[in-house]
Order: sequence, then structure tokens, then C-alpha cells
Amino acid sequence: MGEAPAFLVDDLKNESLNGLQLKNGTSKSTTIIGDKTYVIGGADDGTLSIEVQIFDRNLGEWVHPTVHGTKPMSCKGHSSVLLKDRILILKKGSKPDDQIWFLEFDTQYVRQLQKNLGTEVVAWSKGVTGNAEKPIVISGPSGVGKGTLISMLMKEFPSMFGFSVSHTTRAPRNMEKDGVHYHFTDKCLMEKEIKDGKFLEFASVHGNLYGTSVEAVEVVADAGKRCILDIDVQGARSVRASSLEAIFIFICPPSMEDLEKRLRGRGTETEEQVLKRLRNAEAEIKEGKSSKIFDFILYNDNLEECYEKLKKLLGLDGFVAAAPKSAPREIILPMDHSLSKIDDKIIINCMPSELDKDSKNLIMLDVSSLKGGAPGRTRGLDFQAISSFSEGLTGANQFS
Ligand SMILES: Nc1nc2c(ncn2[C@@H]2O[C@H](COP(=O)(O)OP(=O)(O)O)[C@@H](O)[C@H]2O)c(=O)[nH]1
Ligand SMILES: Nc1ncnc2c1ncn2[C@@H]1O[C@H](COP(=O)(O)OP(=O)(O)O)[C@@H](O)[C@H]1O
Repeated sequence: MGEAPAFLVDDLKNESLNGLQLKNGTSKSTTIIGDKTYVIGGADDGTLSIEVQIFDRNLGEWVHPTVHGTKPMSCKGHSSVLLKDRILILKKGSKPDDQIWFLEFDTQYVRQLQKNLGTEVVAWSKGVTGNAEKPIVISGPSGVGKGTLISMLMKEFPSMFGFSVSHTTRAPRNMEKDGVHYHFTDKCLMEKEIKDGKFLEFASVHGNLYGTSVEAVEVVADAGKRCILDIDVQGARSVRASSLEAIFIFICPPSMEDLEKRLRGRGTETEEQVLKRLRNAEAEIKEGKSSKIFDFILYNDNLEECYEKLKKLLGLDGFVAAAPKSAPREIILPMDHSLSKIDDKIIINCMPSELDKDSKNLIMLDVSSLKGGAPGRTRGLDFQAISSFSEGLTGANQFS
């Protein structure tokens, strides 16, 4: 059984903190971690901003710079709760249909970035469990058929899968559209955005920079879809080492001759680029087969057969494409609520409304899956409606 509520703050009680510069009309909450006090303030003054100021109690001064949210979001009313090394901020609804939003603010991550120059290190996540299935990472050498297989999957299951649109510094091919196949960008800008913490992973591949932004994955998750990432082996390794749980699939060619034929047949690269990709392919295949990164290795010899195997390992064989997709679950967080944290569970106690005084409204949020790393991990958090605190702790009841 868990400890008593470990830490819970709502509303800044110590207004005497020196130098507190949050705008008028903001609501504030504080969380203390070690020798730092994190003051979270949100304004509803048209700027829809949230800021986090950090007060170093040892030094007796504010740590600069102030941290701002990456997405403009009203945060006039909020509660915050400490979770390991991050603060989870729950935005209170101001409209009846407001949903719960989380703001993850990873203190380790902030500290790390502050040493460099990043300031925008908080990310909002909608309180939707969505499609709880893991994202799919697909890797393999250039020309093996990754794009072809992904297109087939997206075409057959358009409402189930969403493609994570990567950033790249390489030039667009003839048929490629900006924002659809890639976000085409330049090296300086992408390097700055990497420093600012906007990327989940990035790598230099065939002489260009490629990366998956936090936002690219969020867009897919917001649509309640399962995310597919087409990234190279280095990127797969980074994702594997991160807290993003995914299924890792490596696609192999039947032979180097076939790979070369496909790459040349596609006709999108110059001779020099083809040779570079073929040279890199050998190392990628060796790494893909021997490293422990990948859960599955698929040989793309006959395309249709490979596609069927891909569907099978994703549990899609025999799936009727027309079957209704279950809607993402969402919960509504009313203005009046309180938070308790017990072990890895947060219990949100929503006060009954005037009209419905007898209703019990407890929501249990399981945050055990939250690990360290960049913000943006609250996606897919599981929540359940429960009727009592003890039920939440035994986990006996399922959300219905
Ligand atoms: N690490 C990483 N690799 C990526 C990303 N996007 C694409 N790639 C990889 O970059 C490599 C080159 O991609 P591309 O230029 O589109 O050529 P293609 O593999 O021949 O289709 C492929 O191995 C992709 O999987 C990304 O966001 N991160
Ligand atoms: N199993 C296969 N047999 C023959 N050609 C294939 C097969 N799979 C893909 N191709 C072709 O190979 C080329 C490269 O495929 P593509 O999907 O662009 O590879 P990748 O995204 O891995 O670079 C394309 O012209 C595609 O039509």
C-alpha cells in the first residue's frame, strides 16, 4: 500500500519569494525539488502563456532564464504535482467541455538544457490515452522498400496509422511535398532546433541531417493514431535508449544485387548518391541484424509476402479494414478538483457539482510508465474512473 500523499501543491502560499515577476492575473503553484523551488505561473491575458521560474534556495536567487511553454496554452487555473524528476501540471478546465491537459516539466532536462541555451522545454500533452498501442519504428537500407511498405499500411488502415514526418536537410525529390514526406529545412535552423530540445532523435545519414521532432510524434498521437517512424539505425538506437516504448522492425533486402536494382530503378538519386547509399547499406544491414535494437527482421523479397508478414507481426492479419476504430478516451477536468499522489498513482478528486451532489468522481492516473527524458511522455498515460481511493490503489476496477 502506498505512502500518504507525498507532495501536493496548489496555489502559491509563499508570496514573499524575492523577485517573483509573474504577470498580474496569473495563477501560481510551487513545487520544491531538492534546493530548488519551481514556481509555475499561467496567465489568461491573451498571451496564453505559462512560465516556470526556478528559485535556488541555496543561492537565494532566481535561476535564469525563465522557462516558457512550447505551445501557447492558457493555464490560468492549474494544479501541479511532483513525479520523480518532473512536474506534472494539470490545467483546470474553464469550459464545461475542457479536457485534462498535462504539462510535463522535466527538471533534469531543464537543467541540462539551461547549460546550453534552451529555454523552451515544456510540452503540453492532451489527456487522451488514444490508441495505446506502441509506435512502430521501421529501419533498413536505402531502397529496401520501407517507404513502399509504410504507404501500403497507411493506405489500407488510414485511420489507424499516422506517419511521423521527419525533418531533413536533404533536397526534396521530384514528387516529395514539404510537410508530407519530410519537413525540408536547412542545417543551421535544424541544429538550433536540436539544441533547443525540439527533437526526440536525430542523425547524420548519407551526408544529411535527419530527425524526428517531438511535435511530429505529438501530431500523430493527437489524432489518436499509432505512429510510424521511418528512421535509420542510429535513430532507432536513440529511440531504443529513450523512454519512448516502440516496436522496432528492420527491413532487409534479399541480396545486395536486388537492393542496387531497386535503388537504381527508383531513379531518384545521382550516381554518386547511389554509390554512397550502397556503401552505407552494408554497415546498416550488419548493424540491423547483429545489434539488439530490433524486435523483428523482415526480408523484403516478394513485396506482397513481406507486407503480409508485417501485418501479421502488427496483429493486423484478418483485420477487417472497415471495422470501427475505437474513439480515443478523453477525460474532463473540472475547475474544482484536488490531487493526491500515492506511489505511481495520481488520484484526481473532482468535486461533485451543485446539481449532482451525490456523484463520486475520482480519476486515477497511472504514471508508472513515465521515465526520464525529454518532455512529451504523458501521452498514453492510463487513467481509470474509480469509486474510492482504496480501489485506485489495488487497481481492481477497469475504466468503462
Ligand atoms: N535518424 C533518422 N533517420 C531518418 C529520419 N527520417 C528518415 N531517416 C532515414 O534516413 C535515411 C535516408 O532517407 P531518404 O533520404 O528519405 O532515403 P531513402 O531511405 O532512400 O528513402 C533512411 O534510412 C531513413 O530511414 C529521421 O527522422 N531520423
Ligand atoms: N519487394 C520488392 N520487390 C521489388 N521492388 C520493390 C520491392 N519493394 C520495394 N520495391 C521498389 O524499390 C524501390 C525502393 O523502395 P522504397 O520504398 O522507396 O525504399 P526505401 O523507402 O526503403 O528507400 C521502389 O521503386 C519500390 O517500388
